[in-house]
Amino acid sequence: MSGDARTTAEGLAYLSGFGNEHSSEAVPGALPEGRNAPQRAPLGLYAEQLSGTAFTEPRAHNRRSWLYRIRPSAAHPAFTRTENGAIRTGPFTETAPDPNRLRWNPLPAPAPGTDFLAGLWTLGGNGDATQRAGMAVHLYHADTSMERVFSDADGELLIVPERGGLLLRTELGLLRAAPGEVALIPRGVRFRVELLDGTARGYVCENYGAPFQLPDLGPIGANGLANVRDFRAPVAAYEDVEGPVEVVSKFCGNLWTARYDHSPLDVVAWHGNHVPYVYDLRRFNVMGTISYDHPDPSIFTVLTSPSDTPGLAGVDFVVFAPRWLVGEDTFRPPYFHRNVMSEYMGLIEGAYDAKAEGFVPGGGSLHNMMSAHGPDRETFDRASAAELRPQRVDDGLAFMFETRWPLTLTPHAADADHLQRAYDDVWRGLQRHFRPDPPQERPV
Ligand SMILES: O=C(O)Cc1cc(O)ccc1O
Ligand SMILES: [Fe+2]
Repeated sequence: MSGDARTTAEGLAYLSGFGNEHSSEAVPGALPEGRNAPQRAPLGLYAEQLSGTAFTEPRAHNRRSWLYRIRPSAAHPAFTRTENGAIRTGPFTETAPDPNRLRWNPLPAPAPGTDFLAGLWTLGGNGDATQRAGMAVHLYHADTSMERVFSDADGELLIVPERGGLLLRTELGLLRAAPGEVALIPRGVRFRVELLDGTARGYVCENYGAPFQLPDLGPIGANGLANVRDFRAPVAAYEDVEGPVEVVSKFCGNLWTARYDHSPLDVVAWHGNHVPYVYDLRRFNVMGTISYDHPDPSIFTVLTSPSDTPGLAGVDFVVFAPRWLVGEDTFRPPYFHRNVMSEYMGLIEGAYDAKAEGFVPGGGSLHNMMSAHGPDRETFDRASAAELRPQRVDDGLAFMFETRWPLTLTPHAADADHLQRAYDDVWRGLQRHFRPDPPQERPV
């Protein structure tokens, strides 16, 4: 399918589709025909399989890729422990899970020389990476391109840039992700993050559980939400570099480093479905009411990591993309609610329709299981009085990582200077409007 590659306006070629079998070769003839592991792979390459699911998982969920590379991944020296920086991993046990509504301002500027990996700052998470269940929420703020190469054995990484474009040099090729786009790096795939705009800031969902997949569409039909063909996978591109390269691996919560004598981004051809993607959130085909009531935000699910219980996600990635609101006799912003699921929300640009102020790009909020939240007072007052004309909501791009388990904070997130300590006040002053009409008779 390398013939399917499209070259986009930004000059990178991509393959189209999510979860399908892609294939690509950077040098003609590098990809074996008709088998995965010929006695001698073409062009003197080594054949290597990288699996993202157990060999025996159902075909519909099975993920693996075959890589044809200059050296096998096995050719490396021992890894030794290195500093974890501000990265933490489930199980999260250092703070008591907090039932309060919490909100943060953006991360402060990084120290000069901070690359994407050093700039990762874990807010919290749930589950246990060694059990391949749960997730972590990280933020990043970096001002320097990575020279080292990173891979995460603990989970896949959904990167949500908020400021600054990223060039992701992965084992399977190059992806560009600007604010408004998201990148998905599968478990174990090595990559390097280069900054296209000097500095970069954003969010990362590290998913320890089943790989993200597109949600079923049920009665919606065969199309809609995130359309399959809008996911872009890279075409093969390799580094033929002999010389020292630092490779960092995250394994069961710790970072380990090794000094390779070559670049491990040396894959000349590949095929499979365990591949990275980039997706433009503005392509999301938003569904909503054309009659009344505010639909539950599950209608905005881009990707879901299913659990063993149907319908109960380890984590859903949800986007609040530009859309029209037309609901009749309807309170149109998000309703007041208490959810069994836990919600971390971030803002990529603009504003979010449930919050008049204080929820800012690069910041985030956490509404853990059963915490009571919804529109702030100003939004409630405004939306209750608004004239219900068709209204376009296009002044912001927000997202949510919604997960089945409450998130426990890291100590540095719980104590952060940029934690908004007066967040509860946004719901202060919600007036009582109860006017029994006609006034209730007092029983005599
Ligand atoms: O703002 C939130 O809390 C997220 C959210 C959005 C929505 O449209 C309905 C419910 C919900 O939790
Ligand atoms: Fe919510």
